[in-house]
Amino acid sequence: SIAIKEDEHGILKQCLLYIQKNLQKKDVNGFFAYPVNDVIAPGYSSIIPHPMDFSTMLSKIENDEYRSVLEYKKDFVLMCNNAMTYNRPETIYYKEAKKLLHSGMKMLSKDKLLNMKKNLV
Ligand SMILES: COc1ccc(C(=O)NC2CCC2)cc1-c1cc(C(C)=O)n2cccnc12
Repeated sequence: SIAIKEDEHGILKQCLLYIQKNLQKKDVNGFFAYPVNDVIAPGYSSIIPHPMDFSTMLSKIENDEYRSVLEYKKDFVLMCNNAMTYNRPETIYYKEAKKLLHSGMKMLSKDKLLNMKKNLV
């Protein structure tokens, strides 16, 4: 069986909270702060099978539901892709999602993560 790397000091949690804080700064209008509901977005729950938003990601961080930055990154990409699936390209939501995804990929890039790791050990 593979050894599950111990993270007794919650290093991963620290990293994810730092990453989320910086990503969420980009969401100035709060469009990604809370779950989208069918009232503001008609038919949303039948079009988007796996909704995701920053508040859900924060509780997953707090509850140690992410085993790696990669798992967190997947939820971040899901959140952005949902917005680019439900909303038409000319909408503010699509445009914000595209911008957010782009800056998120930069922040979650290999060299940025290696840098963070270097500063931690
Ligand atoms: C938590 O989600 C939201 C919170 C607030 C707002 C909002 O303030 N919208 C006003 C700007 C023009 C109406 C929009 C949204 C929102 C996000 C989204 C996403 C992310 O798809 N959305 C799609 C259709 C309609 N509204 C939204």
